[in-house]
Amino acid sequence: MYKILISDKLAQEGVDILNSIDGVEPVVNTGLSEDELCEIIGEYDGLIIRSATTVSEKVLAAATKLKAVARAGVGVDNINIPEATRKGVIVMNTPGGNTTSAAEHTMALMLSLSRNVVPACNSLKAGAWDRKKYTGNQLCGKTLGVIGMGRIGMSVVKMALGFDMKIMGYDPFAVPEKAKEMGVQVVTDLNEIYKTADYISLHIPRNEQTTNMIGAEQFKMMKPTARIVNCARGGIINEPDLYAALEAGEIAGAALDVFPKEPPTETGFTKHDNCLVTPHLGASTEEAQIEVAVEAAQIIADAIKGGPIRNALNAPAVGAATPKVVTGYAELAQKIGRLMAATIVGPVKSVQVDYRGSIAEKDISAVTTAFSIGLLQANLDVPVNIVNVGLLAKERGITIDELKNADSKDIASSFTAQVATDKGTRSITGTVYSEGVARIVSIDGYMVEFSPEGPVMVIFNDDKPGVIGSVGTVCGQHGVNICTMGVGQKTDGTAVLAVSLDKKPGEEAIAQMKKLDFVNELYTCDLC
Ligand SMILES: NC(=O)c1ccc[n+]([C@@H]2O[C@H](COP(=O)([O-])OP(=O)(O)OC[C@H]3O[C@@H](n4cnc5c(N)ncnc54)[C@H](O)[C@@H]3O)[C@@H](O)[C@H]2O)c1
Ligand SMILES: O=C(O)[C@H](O)COP(=O)(O)O
Repeated sequence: MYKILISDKLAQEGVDILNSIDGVEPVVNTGLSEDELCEIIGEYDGLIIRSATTVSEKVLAAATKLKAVARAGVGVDNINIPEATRKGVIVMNTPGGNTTSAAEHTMALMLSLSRNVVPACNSLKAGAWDRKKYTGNQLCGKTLGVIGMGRIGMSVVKMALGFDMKIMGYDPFAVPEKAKEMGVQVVTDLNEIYKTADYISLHIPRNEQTTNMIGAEQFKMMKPTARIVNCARGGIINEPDLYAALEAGEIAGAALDVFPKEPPTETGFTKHDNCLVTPHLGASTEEAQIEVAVEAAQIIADAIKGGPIRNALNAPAVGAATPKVVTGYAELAQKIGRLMAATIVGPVKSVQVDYRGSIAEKDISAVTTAFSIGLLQANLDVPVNIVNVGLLAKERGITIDELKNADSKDIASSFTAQVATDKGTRSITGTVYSEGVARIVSIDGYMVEFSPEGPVMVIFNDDKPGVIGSVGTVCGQHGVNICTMGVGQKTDGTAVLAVSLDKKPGEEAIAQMKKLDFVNELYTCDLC
């Protein structure tokens, strides 16, 4: 009997499906603390969650039988996917089931904010009849900036067009043609949206690149009449900076459905008069909940019973028949793809992969595929795997040029990926030694050798004495241990410091390092 724990509120229709499947026993047990979950998770083969359960490294360590986690919804920022991957636990989600509900809630927030629905309602219920105070604004004719043009973003675009809004859109990984055909002004510089939009709506995942993406600097660019809606994830907006911007009148209002910690503990910004809040209700409709529950039940039952694996966010690119050397390069290439995604800025314009030495004599299609999965997965909540990566890349206008040259002077074999965006070109080279050990050996021409394992940090810096010591000190202060380190210099006085770490530095540590005067760019990424 396979036991499946349902640790968040799931529509009964999903539970019924699991009850109807032979050999599967669902157990509903919600509201568990991390320790309580750790105590019981060892009994379970499968876990179904929504956003309230955090599948942390500690939970995964205790989950000795766990084969699969199904997220009944989209966002998977509450699941430690690198750790799940390390442990061979499949992570799946149910994209699409709550798209319409989240888009409708976004429109509800935008309208309520513009027409003062909540304060006007409260005032009337308190006995007042104040029509002047609650005069609002029309959406019609206003400019809406949509950041993230995936499923929900595009659904919001369609609805907002119905309100005769003008739409600007930004999404480095989206298909611009589709949006352009709908009349969206697609921009490649986010600042254009910050400076122009009357409404800004976020529809992107929270990850290392998007956390604190909108803060004091961005609010200062916005119009004093601008309103911002976050129905995506807390923490994408820097909430203390939002409070300061509302206080200073730098923007007119904000509507938040999501918070860095839920329920929110820092409640200053939630109580602000110009801030409208809802308790993460984007997907909370009967329709969406039935759809995601049914899909989550079906996919997890199939996965743990050895059936087809659908919507997996961590499926491998290689099969059992792939030669060992190609498998080694595919694993390295996927990590290089992830590191690339974490260190590039702006929309991808061109991608090239270059195979040198003995690897160039093999069939390297699985390696290029693995690189594309790494590059795309970091920015998409749809599962990216061997099945759909080609299509997803094509839809986004990304083509990969493959170069092969069996003659390699410096190294037996190597894999180099080069990605150009409108902000510049980044190249990362790695190699797999004959014993199967993988190393990244060069970033942007800086010769650095470090292990592409676990959390890594790449710092582009001015080449000065004390860099290693200062970074090491900050890491040490925050209990982060440096495992391997590579330093590369150029004659122009710049250098790169690349380190692999025992754990990812927290936001405070990263902010402290970014303030060091020699740091020009700093990126972190978990390569698991
Ligand atoms: N409030 C809610 O209840 C609720 C409900 C559903 C989803 N969500 C959130 O909404 C997000 C979007 O969901 P979706 O179904 O549209 O996902 P999606 O994967 O279809 O779309 C996300 C889009 O964001 C883009 N993107 C990624 N990084 C970006 C960046 N730095 N700048 C601009 N664009 C970027 C991607 O290219 C993609 O097109 C989810 O990640 C989830 O966190 C919230
Ligand atoms: O990412 C999602 O699907 C939404 O944020 C919904 O979260 P919920 O399932 O906790 O309502």
